[in-house]
Amino acid sequence: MPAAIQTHALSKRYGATTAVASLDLTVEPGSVFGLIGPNGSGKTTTLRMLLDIIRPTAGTASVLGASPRSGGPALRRRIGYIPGDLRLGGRIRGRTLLHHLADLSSPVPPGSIDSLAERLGLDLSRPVGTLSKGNRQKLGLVQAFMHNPDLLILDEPTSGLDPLVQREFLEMVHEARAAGRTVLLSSHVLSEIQQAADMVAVLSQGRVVAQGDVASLRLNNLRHVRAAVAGTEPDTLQGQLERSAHFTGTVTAREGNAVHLRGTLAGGVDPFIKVLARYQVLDLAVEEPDLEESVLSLYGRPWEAPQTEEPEPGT
Ligand SMILES: Nc1ncnc2c1ncn2[C@@H]1O[C@H](COP(=O)(O)OP(=O)(O)OP(=O)(O)O)[C@@H](O)[C@H]1O
Repeated sequence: MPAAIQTHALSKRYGATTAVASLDLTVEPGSVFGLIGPNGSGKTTTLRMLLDIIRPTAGTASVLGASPRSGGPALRRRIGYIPGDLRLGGRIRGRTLLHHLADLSSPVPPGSIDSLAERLGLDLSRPVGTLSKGNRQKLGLVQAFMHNPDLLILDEPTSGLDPLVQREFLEMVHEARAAGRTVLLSSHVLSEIQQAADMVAVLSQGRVVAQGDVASLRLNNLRHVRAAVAGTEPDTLQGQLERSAHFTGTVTAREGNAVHLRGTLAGGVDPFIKVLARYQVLDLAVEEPDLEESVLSLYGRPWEAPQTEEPEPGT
């Protein structure tokens, strides 16, 4: 089966700024593909080129077997899109707006709009201009999913959503995948990509710095930890954690008999928990690092500022 999305050397320059540099992506049909990277790494630019909202400076893209440029409305109807900078306003009610949009998309199954709105907890009777940012985002998600498109292109889809709604969104993505649809999702939130995606490309400065399946990228191994235990000495605990749990950080004695630790685990949490379990655990917090730190720990280089080059004629 041909790829749902295929790009070859896809590039976009804005004057001296290279937003996307020679991107080769293959998104298999029926998969969830995550595009992750820090602000300014080229995620939005890539998605916009796939939708022909902007045109590449160089390279080619194929979306559902067609060129975004020549695919026209027939291609567009097979895609559900939520932009990263969703702007909705005015006095029109949510339900009316969605029905107008449904006239432009592929047929929307009866009840689809209401059932999506109910799942996300969105009140369709409110004027769009009075909705909060999170509720406008929900409206954007309903319009992206309502016609069961073959391809969903979702730019930072959970921005502004509370955790319960984020979970519902992930469920919607899983269901779309189970129904054979393809999802391309951008995010700077690592955990979201890890939960949703089969394959991931990590972008930095418009270039792919890592690509593969989520498990093999091992982006989830780093953890920040804080804990307090009783029944040991700082030096003893520090030694045990460093030897057994890939711990880097500090262990100090504080008030009473509590020993406090704060640091980073480079492996899984299991050896760490097993060391702590030898003592009375008074407090424990395990946190995921941000994307930047995870990728830095893996690839040993920091995210850098967007690259600037001499402008080329015609860019
Ligand atoms: N219209 C534009 N004119 C000039 N530069 C632009 C334009 N759009 C994007 N850029 C630049 O291209 C680079 C990539 O931006 P892009 O919005 O694609 O990144 P992103 O990964 O989506 O970031 P974010 O998460 O902040 O949305 C950035 O350096 C940005 O400043």
